Amino acid sequence: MHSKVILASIEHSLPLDNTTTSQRYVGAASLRVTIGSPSRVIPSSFSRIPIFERMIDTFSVADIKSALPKDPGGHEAANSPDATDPAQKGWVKPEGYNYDEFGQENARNFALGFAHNAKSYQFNIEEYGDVGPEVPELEEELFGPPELRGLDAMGQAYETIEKFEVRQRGDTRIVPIGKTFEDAGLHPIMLRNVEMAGFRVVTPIQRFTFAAIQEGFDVVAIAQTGSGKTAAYLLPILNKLMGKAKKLAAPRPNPATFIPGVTPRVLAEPLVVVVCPSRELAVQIFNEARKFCYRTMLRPCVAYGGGPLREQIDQLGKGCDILIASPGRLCDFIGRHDILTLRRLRYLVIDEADEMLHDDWNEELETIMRGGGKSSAAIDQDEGNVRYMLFSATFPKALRDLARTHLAESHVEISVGRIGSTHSNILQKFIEVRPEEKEEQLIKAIESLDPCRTIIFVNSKRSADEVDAFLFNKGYPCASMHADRTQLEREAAMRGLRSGKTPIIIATGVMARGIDVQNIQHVINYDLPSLDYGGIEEYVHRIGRTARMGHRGLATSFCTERDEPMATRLVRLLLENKQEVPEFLQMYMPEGEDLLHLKWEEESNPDDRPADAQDSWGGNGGDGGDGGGGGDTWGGDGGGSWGANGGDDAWGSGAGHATGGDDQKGWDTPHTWGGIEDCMQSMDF
Ligand SMILES: Nc1ncnc2c1ncn2[C@@H]1O[C@H](COP(=O)(O)OP(=O)(O)OP(=O)(O)O)[C@@H](O)[C@H]1O
Repeated sequence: MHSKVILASIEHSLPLDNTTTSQRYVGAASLRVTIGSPSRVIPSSFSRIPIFERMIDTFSVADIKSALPKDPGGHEAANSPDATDPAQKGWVKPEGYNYDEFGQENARNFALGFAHNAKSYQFNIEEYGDVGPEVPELEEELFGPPELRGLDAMGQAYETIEKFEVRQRGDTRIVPIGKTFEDAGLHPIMLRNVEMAGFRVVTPIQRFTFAAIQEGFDVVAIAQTGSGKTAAYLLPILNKLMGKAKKLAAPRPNPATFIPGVTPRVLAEPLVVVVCPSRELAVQIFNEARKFCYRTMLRPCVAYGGGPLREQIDQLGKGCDILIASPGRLCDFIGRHDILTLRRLRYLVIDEADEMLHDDWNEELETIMRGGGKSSAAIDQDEGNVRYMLFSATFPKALRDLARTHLAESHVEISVGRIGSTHSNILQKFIEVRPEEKEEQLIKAIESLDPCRTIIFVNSKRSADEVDAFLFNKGYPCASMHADRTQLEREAAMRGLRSGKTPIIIATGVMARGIDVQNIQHVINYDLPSLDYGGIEEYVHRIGRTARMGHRGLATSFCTERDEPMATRLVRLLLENKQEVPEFLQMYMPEGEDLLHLKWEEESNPDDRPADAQDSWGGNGGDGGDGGGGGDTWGGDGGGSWGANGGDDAWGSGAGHATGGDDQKGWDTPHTWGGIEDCMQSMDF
């Protein structure tokens, strides 16, 4: 029985225990509603937000349609503007989850559904050297059908990513590789894998990290969301290991003669460990690694919480060269000396490094950096053998300083554009709402675009369930994702998003970072992150789920009075990307001369800016960068409420960058936007 409930109607009957909402759904049989006829109370004189209406009129919706299955629920009246039923507007029919199936007690029945069991390449190691033969079936699973490979890999607005200036800090100046993968000196098999993945051009961050990793440096790399950071570490690292796997890797059973349950397991001794803050991200990086390891001897594995321990141990026991892991499960395995050792480790990558360096992860990170050994200084092996890599799109300075304590003195720091910046391919739209108006505005926001993959962010698990139930009962194909969901539910939700079966996901911060799903056209901040919890960095990561790798997308955020502390920073991001500042945020705009001479901090957080504004950054290509220039800062956060004149923003007034100018040193303005109209015209929906 597939079902969800109208949450409003059960609010008073929710049990006061700590069972998850999904469990409550199972028990609340009497409150279930029929999926086929969701009750819907949208006024017929439904008014759209004019800006979106124009967007729909102006842009082709072919891409959006392609996000969804061919037959959107079999409704012929798809996309009818007057329809009030989402299915008539082209959304696929909603399907409820059978929560009984997803219950952990039945999890083993669905074991094959767990991502850690996904097939990796393996071959008879007695018959072949470092490279094995083609396996067409697996090739298709990993890279898709040949005729579709590379289609849509880069969006029409890729030039935006290209135009940011790359800056580096460190004693050694890295000379980037060229723009093609042939310039990267890749092993022929790796090059072939990259081609099959559809990659044609090396992105700016990749150009620098390829060179830095090839030369053997520890690296801190910071670049905008969706700019290819995963491949920026995976490819050069794997390439370095190609040809050396036989020498460096631990012995493992021959896959050709392996008999499950009979062949003894080996101790996993990975050469590479990638740590990242969420299970979904671990799975995603694992899938990327499976592609690049195709036909190589390098065997990737993934370990993350929520999945059956035994199965992950079995996978590790077949041998593991590249381990991608969430921190909790990794520490668990590090503690079990018969399962995992880091003594062969050569590369430790911390993805979303600023998140990982937060206090919440202190203990785990310490254990990981120690590698389970007794010394707190280094991994359980000869010092100097391990190269450390830290990657993120945001990286507050305090955390970068902390990060440096883990790296070799000779490390290089590479940043593309301003640290913590976003890019103009995301159209950012803010709507002032009262809390009680959010549901109505949500429908408007969703319907402002034709059906497309959409992520709706909320700030609590309970809100995620409520919004999920609200939309589902309005007939939208949605699912929710948060920490209380079982792992199978989480993986099913991700699959539903990728396949287009449930193109709307309501999520807490678990999906804010790193998640890469093609064609997410719309991110909605139903709740904005608060300044104290996630802040502007979380906002940048959330909206970065759309407009990836040169595609364009829309980010709609609801602002209530409670979000006022974020206002100054949000306005700053809008201005930086030459986007319209809505009326209700105008009071946070700089005025007069300040507006003419805007200046942005180097750091994602203005409070991080050094008092003297001097540093050792060097611009790419020898122009020396601008180092942040004069001493003006973006100010504190007003302190007033919406509608009052904050008036105390300390906007920069020094010799900074002119709005709309395109010749700033250290800053790059790829387009001269003429305001929101131009921005809309350029969206390639
Ligand atoms: N050179 C390339 N050409 C085409 N596509 C690429 C290239 N490099 C990476 N990609 C693809 O671009 C997408 C975004 O890459 P990735 O997820 O690594 O971004 P990211 O910078 O890590 O983003 P985030 O900051 O959100 O984690 C992925 O689908 C990836 O496979």
